[in-house]
Amino acid sequence: MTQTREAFEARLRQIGTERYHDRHPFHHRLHGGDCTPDEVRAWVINRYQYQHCIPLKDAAFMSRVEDPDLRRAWRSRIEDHDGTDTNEGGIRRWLRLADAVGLDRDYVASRQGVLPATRFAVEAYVRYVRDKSLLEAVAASLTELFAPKIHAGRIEGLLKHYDFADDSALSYFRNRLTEAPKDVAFGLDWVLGHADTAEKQDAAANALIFKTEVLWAQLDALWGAYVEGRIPPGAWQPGEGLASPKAA
Ligand SMILES: O=C(O)c1cc(C(=O)O)c2c(n1)C(=O)C(=O)c1cc(C(=O)O)[nH]c1-2
Repeated sequence: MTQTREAFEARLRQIGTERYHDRHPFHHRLHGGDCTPDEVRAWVINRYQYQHCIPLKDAAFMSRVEDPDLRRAWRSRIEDHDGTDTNEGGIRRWLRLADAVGLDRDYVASRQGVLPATRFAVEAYVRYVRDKSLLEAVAASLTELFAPKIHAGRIEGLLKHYDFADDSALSYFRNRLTEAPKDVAFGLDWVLGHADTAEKQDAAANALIFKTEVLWAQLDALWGAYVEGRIPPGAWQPGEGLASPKAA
């Protein structure tokens, strides 16, 4: 049976409560100050793969949208990450974080050493958005409903526990605090308006679940490799990719 708008929204939010990656032990370790410097570096390197692919995902989405009003609403997402003449953009802000933790930003941007599971998970998200319905593609982005809370907690936890953390290093997250809510308000309204049958509601809910799995899988990979020490062949090894002292 088709759910009311309110009940369907509650169902989507419940998925976040149960499955969002704020519950992952790696995040607890990171935000609680328990990560070693190399674990933080591994997170910065691997998460860059996500940053790299988000604009590809949004461009793939826009290439399929025939409604100019929807493209107009969506295109700021690409600018938020890639930047404009007046906005540095999220990708460069992420590289400031790379600098702060002592990594060579060219190494990070090269995406050499990214864990295989991270690569596969992030590529699966780009493909999903390319191949599934527009409704599923927009619904998959709704994990951002839950992101401001984790970004705020991360800013607080990193500032409290790590010497590298300062306003410049964490500027990526501070910017997302204002960028994400506008995107997600639009995306949520769009999904609630377009998921007007039980089948579409199920498809949208499953898209959101899929996306929580994309996020969770990346942190599982990080934990296995760098907390438990099973680094896959070819992945970043501590000591690699460091900035020269002058640049650090
Ligand atoms: O740090 C995080 O936990 C987190 C999560 C997510 C997310 O939920 O997908 C995004 C971001 N950050 C983020 O910074 C971001 O720009 C972003 C874009 C998207 C998306 O699906 O389009 N998710 C996320």
